[in-house]
Amino acid sequence: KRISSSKKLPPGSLGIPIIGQSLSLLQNMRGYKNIGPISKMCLFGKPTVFLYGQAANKFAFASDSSILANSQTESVKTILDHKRVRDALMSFLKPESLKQYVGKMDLEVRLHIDEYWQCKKEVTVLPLMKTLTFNIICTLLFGIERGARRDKLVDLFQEMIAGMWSIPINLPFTRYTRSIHSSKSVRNMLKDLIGEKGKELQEMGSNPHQDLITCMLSSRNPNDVEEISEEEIVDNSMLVMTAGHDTSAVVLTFLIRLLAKILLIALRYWVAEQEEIAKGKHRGESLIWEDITKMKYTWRVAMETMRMFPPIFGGFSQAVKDIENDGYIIPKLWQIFWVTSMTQMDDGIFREPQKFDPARFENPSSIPPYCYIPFGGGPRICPGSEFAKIETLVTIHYLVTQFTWKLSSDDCFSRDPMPASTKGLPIQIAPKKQMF
Ligand code: HEM
Repeated sequence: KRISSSKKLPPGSLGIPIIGQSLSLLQNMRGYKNIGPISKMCLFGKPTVFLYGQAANKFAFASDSSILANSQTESVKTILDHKRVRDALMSFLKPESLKQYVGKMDLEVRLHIDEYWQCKKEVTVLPLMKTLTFNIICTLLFGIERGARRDKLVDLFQEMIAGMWSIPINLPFTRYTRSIHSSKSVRNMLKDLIGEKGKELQEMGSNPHQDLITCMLSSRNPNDVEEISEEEIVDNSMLVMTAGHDTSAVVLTFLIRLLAKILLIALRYWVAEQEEIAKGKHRGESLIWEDITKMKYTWRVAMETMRMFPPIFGGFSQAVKDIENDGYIIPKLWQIFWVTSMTQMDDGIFREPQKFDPARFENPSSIPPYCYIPFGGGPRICPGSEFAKIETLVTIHYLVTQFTWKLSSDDCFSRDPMPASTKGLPIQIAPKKQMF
């Protein structure tokens, strides 16, 4: 459809080679700092409008579904649109439910530390944090306990994720092809699990709230046309696993890197806060919700970390019709791509954005709306933010009170598209004298 000549498309180019531009964009978002808050480009083969800044984010997050529709790139296409699925997920992830999970998370973290950190001189942080966050999700949300099955699932899953953002070239031995094979195996494992949980539910009347899959199964109703299908349960379980494990693992890795690299006074407060909480506990006593609420300073450090190194670089939606925004026309069916880091590193919003300063979050109302967006915004805002907060705080508590560490070698970070460390962040660790 031709756009009337009085309306102009955003500046930018649709002509740069598609694959090259998509790849360099994902690898280095900051290479795009010279373009305006609204501009056009070609991304993953589609005409795209690239947005950042407060007004642009408000448009991306607050527009209703008659203007912008949810969309994902082909390789990350999953759906959370079934109302009952979303309700089941939201009821699992709401803060009141999560309070009950602190003890379970605490146990997973301690078992992880016993297995992978105790008596070691060197560990590689990023893969360990991915294993930990994946295991926490498996236990808490899917009721898959430790053992060979969980280990197999974690391996397959990580292979699947590794190819999710790769260029879809379907040749043997490409990252993409391996990812497709792993994805099929993960789906089959989940189908088996759904079968088992369904049987348990029927035969033993298990508690619907024991895990997310049982919760989705128990809200099925065979007489209802809106019935949740097995495929939907699989899709959504995979979405939660994908959305929930790499993201938190990246935040944890950056926090550990901070303590090894930057000797800020601010970071000493963070360690002191955790040691104070540990002093109030008996040996082996689990953390409880009240302890989490005392970790205010640590959470500010994590927020500042997510400002400077957002785990998710942004998100996509699609114009449902021709839209006018900020003097430009966005044609129907074009992709909208909102970008986190460019807003969060804008010196008009965050003074001295390159400076690591957790004090920015002392008074959350001082941050203008739509400007701090590591969890997105609007109706599709991340439903797992509280879950991520609790698992981050519990993990950091045990690490900083039990170990000291330094970097084994200098490690570079790039985007893949998650912030990734070239060597996975190897560190040398030593046990702290147990004063508590
Ligand atoms: C620090 C950790 C995390 C960060 C930074 C993060 C960030 C995000 C962002 C930015 C989105 C929105 C993407 C978009 O609009 O396209 C999102 C969506 C989502 N997140 Fe998270 N997330 C984190 C942890 C988690 C965890 C732990 C879970 C689950 C336990 C989770 C579950 C989800 C789900 C299911 C969605 C999709 C929501 C939808 O499409 O409606 N996330 N996350």
